[in-house]
Amino acid sequence: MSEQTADGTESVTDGEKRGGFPRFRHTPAGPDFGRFVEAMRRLQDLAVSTNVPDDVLADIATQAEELADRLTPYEVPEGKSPAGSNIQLPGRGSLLMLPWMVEKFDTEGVRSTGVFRRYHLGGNGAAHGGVLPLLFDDVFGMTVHAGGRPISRTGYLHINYRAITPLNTQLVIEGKVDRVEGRKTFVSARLTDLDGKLLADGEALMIELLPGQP
Ligand SMILES: CCCCCCCC(=O)SCCNC(=O)CCNC(=O)[C@H](O)C(C)(C)COP(=O)(O)OP(=O)(O)OC[C@H]1O[C@@H](n2cnc3c(N)ncnc32)[C@H](O)[C@@H]1OP(=O)(O)O
Repeated sequence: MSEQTADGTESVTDGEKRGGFPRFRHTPAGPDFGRFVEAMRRLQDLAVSTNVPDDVLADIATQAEELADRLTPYEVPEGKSPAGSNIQLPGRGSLLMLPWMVEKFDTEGVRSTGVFRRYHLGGNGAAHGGVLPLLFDDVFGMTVHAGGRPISRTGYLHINYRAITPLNTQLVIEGKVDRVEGRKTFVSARLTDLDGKLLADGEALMIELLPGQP
């Protein structure tokens, strides 16, 4: 059971297996939202890959501050932005997520494809080790959801780095539910290139939230 609240979310009572999570309404992305996010991603890539002369940078910094000032009046609470819930966009429209596209989402598992970009550089041309857990954790969250399991949080996440993960190369990750034990869903995933070369694999324990757990 749930009831509508004034801010458009639904508060959840103990009968639903969502812990203390409100049930957000989907916020559709408008026609220019995907373009906006991609432009922001380009800026992120350039912010970590340019060496701009001071006089030029002063002007660019002012422009960046002006852009932020233009966006600020439109800030909304969690669940009210199109970022994160628009599965037709790379990274579901969230700048935090890797710009990958979900290609399969069903009870058998989740498959997502995409590239690590310059923004994700670690060292010597390879993806930063810290962005792989982000990709895996997000895929595990979707895998639990696609598998029809209740809303859950990551208890642990283990990644094995099997080979250097290249930038700007189309890759694929596939996640699946391995087994369920009460509140616990054990999931695993493999990250490969398009020739099937294993780059990383991982497993996680996703724990169903109890009523009221945030
Ligand atoms: C849309 C929103 C959700 C999307 C999910 C996206 C994934 C995420 O990134 S979530 C963010 C990262 N994770 C977190 O912040 C979680 C923080 N931790 C917590 O909130 C709590 O520890 C929580 C809710 C997971 C579990 O707490 P609690 O309900 O007290 O569980 P607890 O009773 O200790 O453990 C339940 C079972 O899991 C087991 N368990 C818990 N943690 C671990 C662990 N790290 N390793 C092994 N087993 C564990 C326990 O042993 C127990 O097993 P059993 O039932 O067999 O005795």
